[in-house]
Amino acid sequence: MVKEELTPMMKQFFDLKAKHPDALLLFRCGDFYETYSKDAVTASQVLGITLTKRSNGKSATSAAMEMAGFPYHALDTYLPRLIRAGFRVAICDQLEDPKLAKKLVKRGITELVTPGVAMDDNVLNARENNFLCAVNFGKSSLGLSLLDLSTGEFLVAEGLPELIEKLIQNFAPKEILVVRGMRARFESIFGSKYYVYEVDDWIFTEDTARHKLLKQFQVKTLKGFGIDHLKTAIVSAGAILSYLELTQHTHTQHITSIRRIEEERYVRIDQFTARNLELIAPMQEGGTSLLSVTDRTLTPMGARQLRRWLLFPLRTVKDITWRQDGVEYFFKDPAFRDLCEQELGKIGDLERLASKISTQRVNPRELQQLRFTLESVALLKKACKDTDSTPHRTLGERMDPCDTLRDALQRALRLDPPAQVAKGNVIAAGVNEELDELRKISTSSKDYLMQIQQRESETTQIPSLKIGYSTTFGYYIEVRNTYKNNVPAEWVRKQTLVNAERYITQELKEYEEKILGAEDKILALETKIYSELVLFASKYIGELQHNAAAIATLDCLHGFACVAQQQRYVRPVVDETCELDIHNGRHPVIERLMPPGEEYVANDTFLDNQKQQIVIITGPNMAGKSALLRQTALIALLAQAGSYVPAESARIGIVDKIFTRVGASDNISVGESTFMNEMSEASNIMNNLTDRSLVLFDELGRGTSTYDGISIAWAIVEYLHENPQAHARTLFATHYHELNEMEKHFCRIKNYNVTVREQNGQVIFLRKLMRGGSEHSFGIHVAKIAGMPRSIIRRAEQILKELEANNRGNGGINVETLAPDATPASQLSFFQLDDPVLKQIRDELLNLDVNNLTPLEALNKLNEIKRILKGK
Ligand SMILES: Nc1ncnc2c1ncn2[C@@H]1O[C@H](COP(=O)(O)OP(=O)(O)OP(=O)(O)O)[C@@H](O)[C@H]1O
Repeated sequence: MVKEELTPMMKQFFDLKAKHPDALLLFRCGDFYETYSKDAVTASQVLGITLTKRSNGKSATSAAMEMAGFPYHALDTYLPRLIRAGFRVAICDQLEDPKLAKKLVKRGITELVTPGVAMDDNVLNARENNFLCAVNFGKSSLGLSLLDLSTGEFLVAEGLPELIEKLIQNFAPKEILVVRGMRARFESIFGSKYYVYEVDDWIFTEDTARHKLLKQFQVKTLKGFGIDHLKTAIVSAGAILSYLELTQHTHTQHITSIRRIEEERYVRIDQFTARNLELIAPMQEGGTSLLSVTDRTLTPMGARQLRRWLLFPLRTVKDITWRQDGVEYFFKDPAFRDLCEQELGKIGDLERLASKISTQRVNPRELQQLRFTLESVALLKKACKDTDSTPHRTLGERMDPCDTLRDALQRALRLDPPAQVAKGNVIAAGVNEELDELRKISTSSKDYLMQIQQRESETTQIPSLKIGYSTTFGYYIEVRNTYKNNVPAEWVRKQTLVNAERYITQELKEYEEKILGAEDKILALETKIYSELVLFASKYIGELQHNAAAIATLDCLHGFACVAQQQRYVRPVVDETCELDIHNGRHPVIERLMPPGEEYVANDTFLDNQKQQIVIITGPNMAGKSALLRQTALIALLAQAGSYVPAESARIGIVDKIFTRVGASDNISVGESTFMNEMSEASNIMNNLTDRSLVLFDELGRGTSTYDGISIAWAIVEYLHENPQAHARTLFATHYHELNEMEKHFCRIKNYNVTVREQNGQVIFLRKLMRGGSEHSFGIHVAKIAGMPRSIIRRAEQILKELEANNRGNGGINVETLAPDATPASQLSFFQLDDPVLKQIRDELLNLDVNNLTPLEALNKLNEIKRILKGK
């Protein structure tokens, strides 16, 4: 349709839509948010709202356009659903009071909500961060920045794609910004599973970026943040700030600083390892992650921090000991522990509250919650400072109960305010004289109306006379028909009911104006006082954020203590040695999932880089090799996160990197790890090892033929042993018993096996790690208990016997002996040249010139060959 034909409102709609073509536009119309055209079709599908059609032009013949809408107050319900479904939503509001507008109401986009910049509680998950990310492709490195608008946390990093990939994986941003045209490059490196959004290239320039950052933090240089030299990363950080502006997120007071992600402070865990160890999410739906069994946090900030602690374990003994001391103190002082448990439980999401104050989205109930939170902070601060534990005293020092703010909130707010200011009754009595006065008028109105009612009833002699209120014509007097004749002449009849009439009087009209005027004034005054209160609170954003950080740490330490007590974890010794000495260690997740009556079998593990650098673990299928490997890594990881560990005792010589690789076929369901991948990842490990690394190989090489697999596995183990740069501690689980040979030739390689016992043809899994190699795999037994048909099992046993016999005889496997009717000794090979008949046939065939053979000649040849064979 030609634009001129459109109604003015539709023209307004299309103009706004043109500014945000890729966003779904919610267009405020009176009490509704409407969507039109394609947006309406989408909205009706995603939200399940009714799709209708209306004419959008001036003339009667104008084409009909789809539309679908919902009441404005249902925005909180519908907006999150659109965002979760992956849409960008532009919210268009009325910018003036429609009653006052002379012509078309002025409208404008007030917010562009995208997956990465959502602030709404219904979109956000309290226990997870919601990061917006920007990736800048520099000449020699990549720059990355991450912002959680809902908490104000702002991070940057710069490095090779490998590092950036790991960070993206760990921080799991909801939206990633790249410069226009770079999506394909991004996806070629990081895959296509992320929500990537392309922005104009001016956003990704250094000048713009620096300018934005300096302005945001009101500083002259970025040196104070330690990021001045990270040029590529700075560009990405600036891009994020520009994007906030583009999406109308202009209240960013809570973004007070920016931090470099100090990679070198943390254990390097690549993305494969994080996934394979199921740190945050289980690999299979319905599974259990390390996070879920260690999370006893009581606050949302603590929950978010715990994720970080597990994904980024520490590398320095001092930092780890600090956390361990913090956990240990809870055991020494039960009263302190009880107090923490009680007060932490009362604290809400202080971090996100601070952001809501900054963005002026905080509601009265949340502000009241802030007051109670600050009361808890005051108690916790005092309790922490009174301990003789350094970590807790430090945390206590960092807390600030913001007494003045707390008092102001206590004085200003009613004890149980509504969630919306518009509902009134937010501000307490005694805060503002005018407000108190107006309230008096409003509340005394009932008494006053009663007085009028009584007086009129007496003067008119109408006993059943009643005063009521209706939105259409305000206060009225209702008189039953029986007394109609008593009504004074000056009353004005307004409505006739079946049994009664309703009238208004001059006096009632005047009073109505006074009451309703008072109510409007009350609302305006309450809104004003409330806004001032929010503005006052916004001065404390820095303090609130510090409190949030200290509370998060206290919460995590407390949570670790709870898990330690419930699960019988012990405090590990973490030191600078290169040893790993775990006594009766357990798998933190599997032990929680044991069927009733069964106990997880604890095991010892020892690794160092002098005597026992590489442990080759053999053992039957299902014996528990993988579990042992993973439990070792998880114990080291928990220890360096500052937690206690599931063991009787443990000494962990600091680990700087954890690598795990699982044989290709284990991962085929994930669709990622082909044998090629497995090898390239293994070579990546080989190039990045240090003396402090911990390497776990689970059936490496099994994605190829047995001989290839053994050869590769052997060569890799040999390299790990012989590598002059690094003697990385290694656990190598394998079904290749041939690798047990290595112990004889390499001094730091030791064989272990996870034991089983055979009893009356049954295999009993003992799950104990013992010194020495093992011979069998018992794969057939596993097939049997998995319900494989008996006939297959019997045949497999027969084949196994044959293969083993062959293998023992000449060291090679001759599969021909497995043919069902084969009698190995009498088998003939077609090309056994000492057989004269076959020799003759072979010669006949080789002499044939197939290209010059007619079909008839070919048939004759076949006949001839048949004859030779028959003659035999
Ligand atoms: N120490 C243990 N105590 C009790 N149960 C265990 C123990 N270790 C493993 N299990 C149980 O045995 C199952 C098999 O263990 P795991 O996968 O580690 O065996 P595996 O030797 O690696 O087998 P495969 O060679 O077939 O991969 C686990 O899922 C777990 O339930």
